[in-house]
Amino acid sequence: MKKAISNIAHIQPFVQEYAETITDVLELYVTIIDEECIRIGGTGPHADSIGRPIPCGSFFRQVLATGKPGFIHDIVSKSACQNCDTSVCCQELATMGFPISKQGQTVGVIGVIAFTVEQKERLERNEAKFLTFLSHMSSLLESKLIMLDDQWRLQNQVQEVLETVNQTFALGNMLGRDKKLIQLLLKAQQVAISNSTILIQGESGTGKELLAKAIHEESGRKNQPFVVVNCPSIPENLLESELFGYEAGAFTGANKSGKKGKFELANKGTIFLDEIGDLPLALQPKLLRAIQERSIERIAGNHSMPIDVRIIAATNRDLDKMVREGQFREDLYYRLNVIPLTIPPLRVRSVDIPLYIDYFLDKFTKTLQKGTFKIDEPLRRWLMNYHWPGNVRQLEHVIEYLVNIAKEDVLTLQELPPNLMTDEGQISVEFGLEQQLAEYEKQLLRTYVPPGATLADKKQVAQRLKISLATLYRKLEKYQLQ
Ligand SMILES: Nc1ncnc2c1ncn2[C@@H]1O[C@H](COP(=O)(O)OP(=O)(O)OP(=O)(O)O)[C@@H](O)[C@H]1O
Repeated sequence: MKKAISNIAHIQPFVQEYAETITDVLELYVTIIDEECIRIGGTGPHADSIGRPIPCGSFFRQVLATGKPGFIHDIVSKSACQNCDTSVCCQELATMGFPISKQGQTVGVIGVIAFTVEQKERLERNEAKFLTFLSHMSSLLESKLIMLDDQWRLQNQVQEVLETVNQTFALGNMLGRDKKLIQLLLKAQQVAISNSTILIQGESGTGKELLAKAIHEESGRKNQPFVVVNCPSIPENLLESELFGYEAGAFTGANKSGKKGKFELANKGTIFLDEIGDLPLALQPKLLRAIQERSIERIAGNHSMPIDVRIIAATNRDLDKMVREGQFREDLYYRLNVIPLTIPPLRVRSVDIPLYIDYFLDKFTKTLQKGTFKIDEPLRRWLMNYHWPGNVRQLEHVIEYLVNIAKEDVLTLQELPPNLMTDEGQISVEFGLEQQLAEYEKQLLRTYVPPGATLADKKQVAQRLKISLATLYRKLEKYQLQ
């Protein structure tokens, strides 16, 4: 978790703005350093060395160490500069430094520098006024830092609350408890109001369409259409007319009065281009044009129509790699990837599994009008440990299956779909019988003996599996489960 202690480097863009403002007002060049003596902001000759340490022995290091403002009227003759690494080649004629403090501690320095005689004289004439001005600028930077601390503290508190109460966050119908997923949902909520194109990436079944729908519902377009285009499900030769429509008589067999494409149907709303990685290369320039020009042209049409559509694309393929391999146009990729959102797979967010189990149990007991069900401990553990290659969709289907076939009000491992118990994802049919059996045994043991199981737990498991405790230990060792 981020510590609620900010430093000047955290507000670098503001620091640079302040540096430029000071230069505009005082007509002197500026350097702003942080507590590590790194130049965070600068104008004139100092603008090029932002991010680098200031010279050893320099006057601003002394201001930082003492926390007191200072003014060198005549750099050439002043002893304050004698230890500075750049004293021999220094072009500066006079300089003034003012500390930046935060709650009593010096955390940086604002320096103004005269390079010409005119600047030097002005600095001398206005010494008191300029010091007052720098003290105001320094106070403004301090307030900015304190505000940032408060903001972080608040964020941390929200995060802590979420963690301690195991709180569920929902964006539309998309639920999550996992920190990374919640952060993603918060980001999605934040960008929902804009019209920028979004690219959602994630494995199959992670909820990409659900997220796109949730973003649409959160946006100002929520009362307008949400049109889904599943790119691979449309034959390649029909995809263009599906997306962009056609004019009357465009081709034989075409509708006599022409047909609107999905983009036109989505006008004023959102178009969701699912599995965009499957969009044929030949059609990609046309989509690119539609995105760039925000207008489309029907097949056999002779004019372009403006469209007002928010585009959300999704894919479970590695588009970046496809671009490198020449299977996807780079320019289209960048046009789509304006706001990237990547949904983590279910196997890396196990805190979400019990949430979804309960959510889908509730959903299917209601729709199937069955009574309430409990899931016994071994089954719950199995569900928690499984690697869910089909992600949330697969978990949803498993719970639907369990509720359908349940006869008792307690669901057990025995009710799991048989193909899952052999865990196709892990046990390949290519394996020989012995290896398949061994994998199956390992899975069962992993389910029955969770990490941290006590001796008493193991005795119980051994009894239940009708093996001796020694055999149980031997097998746990064999599969490195302890
Ligand atoms: N976070 C979630 N909360 C509740 N339900 C979810 C969540 N994520 C996914 N689901 C459910 O899982 C199923 C699959 O979701 P969805 O179709 O959006 O996934 P997808 O990533 O678009 O899949 P594909 O890549 O195969 O098209 C849906 O029934 C959806 O409601």
